[in-house]
Amino acid sequence: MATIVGKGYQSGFGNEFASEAIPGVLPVGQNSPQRVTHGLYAEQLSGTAFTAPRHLNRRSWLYRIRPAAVHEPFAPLAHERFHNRFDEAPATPNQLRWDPLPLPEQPTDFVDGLVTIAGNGGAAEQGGIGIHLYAANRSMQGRFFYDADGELLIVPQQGRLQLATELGVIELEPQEIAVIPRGVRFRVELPDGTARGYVCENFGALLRLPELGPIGSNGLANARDFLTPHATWEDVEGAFELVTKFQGTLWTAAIGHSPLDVVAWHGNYAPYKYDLRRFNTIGSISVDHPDPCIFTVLTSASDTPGTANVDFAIFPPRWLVAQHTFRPPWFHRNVASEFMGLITGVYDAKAEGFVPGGASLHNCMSAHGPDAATFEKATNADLSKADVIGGTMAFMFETRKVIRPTRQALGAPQLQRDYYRCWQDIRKHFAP
Ligand SMILES: O=C(O)Cc1cc(O)ccc1O
Ligand SMILES: [Fe+2]
Repeated sequence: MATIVGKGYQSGFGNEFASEAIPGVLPVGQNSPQRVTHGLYAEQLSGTAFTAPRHLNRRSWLYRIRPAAVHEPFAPLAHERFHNRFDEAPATPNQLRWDPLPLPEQPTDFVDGLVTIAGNGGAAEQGGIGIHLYAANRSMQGRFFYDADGELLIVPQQGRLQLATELGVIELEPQEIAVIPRGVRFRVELPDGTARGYVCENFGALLRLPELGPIGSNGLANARDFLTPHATWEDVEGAFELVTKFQGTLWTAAIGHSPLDVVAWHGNYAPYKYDLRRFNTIGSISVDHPDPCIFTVLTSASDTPGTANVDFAIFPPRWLVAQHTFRPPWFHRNVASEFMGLITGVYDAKAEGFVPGGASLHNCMSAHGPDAATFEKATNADLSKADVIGGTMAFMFETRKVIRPTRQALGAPQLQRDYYRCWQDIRKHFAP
């Protein structure tokens, strides 16, 4: 019996990867031989339509101890806090902000610890996102999970995660992100005993790197910095549980073995991780600052060109050198809706109140921007010196559809009911 351990990574975004934990398992010149070596089963896992254009087409071939079909029937699994019910409370135009979730007191694994805070669309319409927070204090034991509704973009804020997936092991720490493709089975272990973070469940087109346009052939998140694990397997039998999220709710099935039993695989549909500290941040060296799409790490396209289902953008450490310029984020109202989180440090538009592990939501056309203290400071700053924004990492899930907070998010004690006050001290300076 082998137990799963990380075997390192292959680099590149969306490559045709190939990985064998036992040399010679991958068939040559075909995918489905009459008999696979070592008595393994061949199985295809597709993440796009068979007929998707070649440059968007994603699928992998898995060579495994048992086919994924070997499990008992699913039955509904109650989980009141993790769902896709985005219509149970009115979508509000108010500016919203939350304090971090406390770590749990009862034993809580990653799946137990997911709390849905907001979202739009859903799996049935194949568009939109679910936004979830997690706070957990134990590894998943005898339990495996896959999400049939979307891929999972995991943004740890506190505590490392070990993501033991069918296709290999990803070790993840805060300031790194991982994407688990729709359907891939995995177990989350907590090397630090506790963990907290954010999850974007993407019901739309698969996340990919944004176009670079006039930026050129390098910059932002570079393809070579994305890491996909090597194959590694475990051959373990027992009374285990396979949990899936299917059309918005959870289901559970008995399974008599670990589904993390893939000995070799090849293809371009696989989990990956990326270290946000490797982002090549681009900004203004003259006046003003560009729209925040300049900070896009990954994007999920919609059917409207240039209008993403979701953009994942970050606000990493950077120099601010623009002259004649109000350097922090400006006041604005956007057609898109913005959910933000903070991994570490301070966000440059908010002097206080937006803390690591917290979250904010500014919906379509809801006015926001720097708070009063930030405005005063930046309008009086000495622009002959460059400012360095260090030791911080904020992020945004920006969507074309309004982000609808859940009832539990609006009723949570963490909701800052006085958030609007951060703009009430903004003074009138008008002097005609
Ligand atoms: O709201 C925010 O803080 C994010 C943001 C930053 C920025 O510099 C410009 C627009 C924008 O939405
Ligand atoms: Fe904004």
